[in-house]
Amino acid sequence: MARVVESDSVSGGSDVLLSLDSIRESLIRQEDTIVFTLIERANFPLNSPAFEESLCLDSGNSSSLPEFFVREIETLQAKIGRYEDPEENPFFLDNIPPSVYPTHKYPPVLHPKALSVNINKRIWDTYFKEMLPLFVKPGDDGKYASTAASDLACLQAISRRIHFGKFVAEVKFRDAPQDYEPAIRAKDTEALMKLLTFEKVEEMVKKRVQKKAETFGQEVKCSSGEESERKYKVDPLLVSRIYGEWLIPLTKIVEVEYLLRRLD
Ligand SMILES: C=C(O[C@@H]1C=C(C(=O)O)C=C[C@H]1O)C(=O)O
Repeated sequence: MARVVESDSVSGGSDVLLSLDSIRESLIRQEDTIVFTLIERANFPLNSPAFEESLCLDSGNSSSLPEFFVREIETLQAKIGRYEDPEENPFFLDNIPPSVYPTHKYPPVLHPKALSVNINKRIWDTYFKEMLPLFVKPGDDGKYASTAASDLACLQAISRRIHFGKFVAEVKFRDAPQDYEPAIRAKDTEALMKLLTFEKVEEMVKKRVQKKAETFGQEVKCSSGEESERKYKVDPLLVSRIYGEWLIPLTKIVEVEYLLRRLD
């Protein structure tokens, strides 16, 4: 019988069993979400006026459409407790109201300083300036509202993955405090980067996301005899490149940032 993986969360259950294997399983499950959100975003062209032009949208404040949209959605999501979850990190920290809904009590898995590790500003700039122009077609179809909803899905999935580095770092630290503590005390980021890096795992991640993009993004044909050149909704090599150039390096930056605060 097929095994159904129910959740990609590692911090929600009452009995949190944190291991590098469970964290990696979660990152593998998150790949599905990321690949699907990129495929969905590729339905629309770049639509750059939406994020390049700022308008007076919000009681005198000027912002781009995605900024306005993400701010508003984050406010709403915060009110039902999204950011009580240590796996979620807002893009607009100044904007986060407390939850009005009785929220789940997340067991404290991470060091309290984890809250101060947030690289979403960098993720935002990288997404709009570097990643997006790579995997969507140039052009403007005017569907800015749907495009902004698609950008939000990509940004949240990518941000969650990258900030998962906090959990990865916590497990690696607990597994070998004797190796990490001297480097943390010496604030030796290079040594920390070396300790936490597993090149073989990274190579596997890049190969696997390429395969997922081939599988999820292929044109599906029903009748036989239609074997022609395979077409993909997003170039699978680009998905692998997005992981190799941005998602993995930024995850490792989060890991280092978290570790530097781990003994505070
Ligand atoms: C996430 C991990 O840490 C590092 C980052 C990786 C990634 O972002 O996929 C993979 C391997 C490590 O170099 C891990 O060890 O699983």
